[in-house]
Amino acid sequence: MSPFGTRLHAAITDRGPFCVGIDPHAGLLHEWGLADDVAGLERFALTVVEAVAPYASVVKPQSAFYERFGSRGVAVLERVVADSRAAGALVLMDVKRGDIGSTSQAYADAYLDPASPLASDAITASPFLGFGSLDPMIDTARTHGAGVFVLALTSNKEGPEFQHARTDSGATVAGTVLDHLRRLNADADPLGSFGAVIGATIGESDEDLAFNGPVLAPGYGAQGGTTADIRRIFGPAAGAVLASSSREVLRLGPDTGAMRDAVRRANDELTA
Ligand SMILES: O=C(O)c1cc(=O)[nH]c(=O)n1[C@@H]1O[C@H](COP(=O)(O)O)[C@@H](O)[C@H]1O
Repeated sequence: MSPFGTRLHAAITDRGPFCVGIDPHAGLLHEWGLADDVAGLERFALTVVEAVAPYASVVKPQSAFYERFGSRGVAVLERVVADSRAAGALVLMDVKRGDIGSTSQAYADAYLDPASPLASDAITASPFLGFGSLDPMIDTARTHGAGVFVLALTSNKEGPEFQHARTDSGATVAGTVLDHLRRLNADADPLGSFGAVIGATIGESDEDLAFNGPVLAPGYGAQGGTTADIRRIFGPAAGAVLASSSREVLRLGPDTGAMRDAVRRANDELTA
């Protein structure tokens, strides 16, 4: 398998940089006229996949919305992964995992090894246990042509308390994450496989956001982030930025045409 960064670069060129979050909130199931149970979850998630996976470069299911139904919910997540990939979308599994190295390897095996039922193209990871604790995920991703997106400057208002704090070197925590990613992506062409999560809502940033890797920019849409914000925050790097939105698209369902059109509109706007 070619490296994730190479595959992502091709997918963005082909389909555009808009990422659809497949987050089956209880409230959305209700709005769609579905029960908040496994049958409702399955109908919701597979309808979204049918609508958007043939058009979006990347889909991002948030695992928690499936885990809340236990093993049968996780079985639905497995289908979301398989059906999305079959429709040509890359799957970024949003699990925000992070643990000591030995457990980190188990997370890598669960999500990044093609032998796993939940094998995805990439995952989200949390660096709170130290960037080095993610090494097993990074190494496993390299082995299998997968990617890892590490939380750096998240879209939520609580993020700066930790992410803007300074380490012993004087750099911020977010800047330290970006430095590690710059090192990991140094030799990649056209794009590295190790990304940062940087919200579309962060406003101004003094950090150097160029690290030769992709950016996942959640907060686009329902949390208030706009295309203008993406351009302002990322400037020339904006080509490798996946603007990600969940509720703003999902609210349009169960009308598959409306969801599909929203993906096309967002891609047109982001690439204009
Ligand atoms: O990693 C993420 O995807 C993520 C990081 C972040 O900083 N902010 C953030 O909202 N997210 C996720 O992005 C999605 C945002 O959903 P909407 O606000 O409905 O577009 C959810 O799945 C969040 O868990």
